[in-house]
Amino acid sequence: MSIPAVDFGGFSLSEGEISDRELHKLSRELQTAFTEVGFVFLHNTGITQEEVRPAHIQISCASAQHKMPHMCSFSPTTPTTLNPSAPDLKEAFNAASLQPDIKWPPSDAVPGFQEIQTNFFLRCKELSLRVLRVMAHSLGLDPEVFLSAHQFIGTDVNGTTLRSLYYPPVNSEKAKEGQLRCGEHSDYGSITLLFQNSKGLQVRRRSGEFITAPSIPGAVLVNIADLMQRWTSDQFVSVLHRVLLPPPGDSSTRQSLAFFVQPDDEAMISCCDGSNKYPPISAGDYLTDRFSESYGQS
Ligand SMILES: O=C(O)CCC(=O)C(=O)O
Ligand SMILES: [Fe+2]
Repeated sequence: MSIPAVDFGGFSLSEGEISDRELHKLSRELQTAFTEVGFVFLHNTGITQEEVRPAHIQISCASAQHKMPHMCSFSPTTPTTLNPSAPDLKEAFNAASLQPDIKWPPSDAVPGFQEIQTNFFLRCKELSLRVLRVMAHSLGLDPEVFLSAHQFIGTDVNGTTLRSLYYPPVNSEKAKEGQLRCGEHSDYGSITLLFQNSKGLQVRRRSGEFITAPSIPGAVLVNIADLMQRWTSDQFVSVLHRVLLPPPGDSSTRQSLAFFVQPDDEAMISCCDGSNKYPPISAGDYLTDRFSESYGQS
C-alpha cells in the first residue's frame, strides 16, 4: 500500500466552516491513513504551490550565501541522524515560534525572507489546526481536545517550528558509508506538514519495508509524530522516515519545508482513550527529554 491521498477541499483554508457530511468523510479518510500508514497526502488544502515556491527558492538563496551563521548543517532543535560519524547531508534554517530573537538572514542577503517565512508559518498553523480538529473527530473525541492544547503556536510557550531544508548536490564518491540526506527518524511532536520539491523521501511500512513517497506539487504531506502516537494510545502511528541520497551522477539539489507542530509547553498530554497506557506528561517535558536523549544535552 502506498501513501493515501485525501481531498481536503471541504475544509480548505479558503472555506469557512466544514459541513457535517464533509467532516465525517474527512474523518474516516484521515483515520484510515493515520492508523495504517501514519502519512497522508492532502490535496486542495488552500496552501498553493505559488505560496510554497518562494519559500523553497529562498532557502537555496540563503544557503548560497554560505556560512551564514543562520544556516546550520546540524540543527540542534530537531531529530537528525543517530549516526554521528556520517551526519546528514543537509542544511537547515529553523524558525521556532515567531519570536523576535530569531536570527533572520539580513534582508539585503535574502530579500523578503522573514516576511515570506512568517506568512508561510501562519498559513501552516491554520492548516494544522484544521487537521487537528478533524483528527479529534475521527477518534470520536471532543473536537477541542487537540486544539485546546495548541493555543499558542507562534509564541515562546510553544515549540512549533518551520524548518527550511536545503540538501546540496551530493558527490556520491565522497559520501560516507551509510550517509543519507536525512537519516532514519520519527518526528517528536504532534503532527508534521511537509512540502517537498523532489523525490527522495521514504516512509517505513509496518512490514518494515520502506516505500518511496512521490513529490506531488501542490499536495501537503502530513504525518503523525511521536507525542501524538502516545496521546492516541498508539491508535495513530508515528513511523520512521528518511531521505535517500540521489543516484550516483545526479547532482541535483533538494528542498523541503517541514512544519513541526508541537502542543503548548504546559499542555498535559494524557491518553485520549482514558486508558493509562502512558502516564500523563507535559508536552514541554516530553519534548525536552526527547531532544536531550538525541543530543545529550538538556
Ligand atoms: O526533507 C524531507 O523531505 C523530510 C525531512 C524530515 O523528515 C525532517 O526534517 O524531520
Ligand atoms: Fe521527519
